[in-house]
Amino acid sequence: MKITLIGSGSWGTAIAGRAASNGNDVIMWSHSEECARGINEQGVNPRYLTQYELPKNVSATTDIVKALECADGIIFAVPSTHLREIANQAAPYICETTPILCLTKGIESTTGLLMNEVIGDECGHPERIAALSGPNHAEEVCQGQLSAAVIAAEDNDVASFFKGILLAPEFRIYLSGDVIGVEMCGAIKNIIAIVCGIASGAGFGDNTLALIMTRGLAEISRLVHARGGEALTCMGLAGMGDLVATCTSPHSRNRSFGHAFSQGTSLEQYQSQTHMVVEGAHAAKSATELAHILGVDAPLTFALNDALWHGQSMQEVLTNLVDRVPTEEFYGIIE
Ligand SMILES: NC(=O)c1ccc[n+]([C@@H]2O[C@H](COP(=O)([O-])OP(=O)(O)OC[C@H]3O[C@@H](n4cnc5c(N)ncnc54)[C@H](O)[C@@H]3O)[C@@H](O)[C@H]2O)c1
Ligand SMILES: O=P(O)(O)OC[C@H](O)CO
Repeated sequence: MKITLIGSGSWGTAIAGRAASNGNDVIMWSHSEECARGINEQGVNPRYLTQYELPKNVSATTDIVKALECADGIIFAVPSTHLREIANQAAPYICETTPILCLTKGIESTTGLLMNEVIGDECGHPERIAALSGPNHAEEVCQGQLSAAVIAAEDNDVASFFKGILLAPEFRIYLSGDVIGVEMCGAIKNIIAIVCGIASGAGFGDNTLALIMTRGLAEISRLVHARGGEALTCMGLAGMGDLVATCTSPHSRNRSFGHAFSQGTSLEQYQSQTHMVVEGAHAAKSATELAHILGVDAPLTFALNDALWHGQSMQEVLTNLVDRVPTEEFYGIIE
């Protein structure tokens, strides 16, 4: 198969390698000449996962038309803030029956659309779009460390197609029909991971981190349920699995950013130092908008949104959170 991978960050690079290791010819589209040249000439992405040698059947280009020529399957792995613009550029060159897989985790601000929905909006035929999510740090997947992911699609044949492209003994892939649940979990867990990073940076202990993760999972479940997903998805790889991996791992950019933020580093400083996306920061804003529209209580999301985007001090945010009176543990999830 010829697989086009749109994006050349850490996750795009690791997944390009995974697909190519299964014998597929992978062409990566990069917005950066430097990345495309490094991949073609050295077989290494010079900016992301720089120690990882890509299989020989991976090439790269900055020409999106060339990248999409004769694609049997297309994978989007660009940051959420660039996804619409890039899907719009790609759309005229994508055949209407070509299956598409979305790796981006986020919610679009102002529209409240999930990432597969943004691609569907631009490229049409949403039934051929799947989403992959789960506890997957690119740094571990590219080393072949045992990992698992879930691929969700309306059409089981589309999910199975991408399972065939990516499956390996060390990369287990489960299927789901709950695209909304899988996408919502992937977006919101990044918010909770930033809050965990802030708490650990501020000196809170393991009990507090467990409290944030558990109440975070309840918050994710309420949002998933209200957006039309299945609360059970929150117990799976995209929910509980990814929440644990992102809230606890030193690989997580969201958690690391939260830690740095608690020490006075701004989002702009962190992103320009690392050249990496902190999806939870953008999701805090878009999920707050969405929660208000859906009428869902999302205190951790609101608190992070206040701290990141409305200049509220960490002390005020914390006081607002602990001033809340604890109520029923599972309100808003099960009717
Ligand atoms: N890194 C992981 O382990 C991982 C795992 C699962 C999902 N994801 C998700 O995958 C998505 C991509 O993340 P990543 O980790 O690959 O990115 P990254 O943080 O490693 O790299 C940033 C990406 O942004 C791209 N970029 C920067 N400016 C751009 C522009 N103007 N136009 C187009 N692209 C631009 C860069 O080329 C690069 O692809 C995110 O939604 C992330 O949440 C990442
Ligand atoms: O490094 P993060 O925090 O963007 O997390 C990466 C993945 O989403 C983990 O599954």
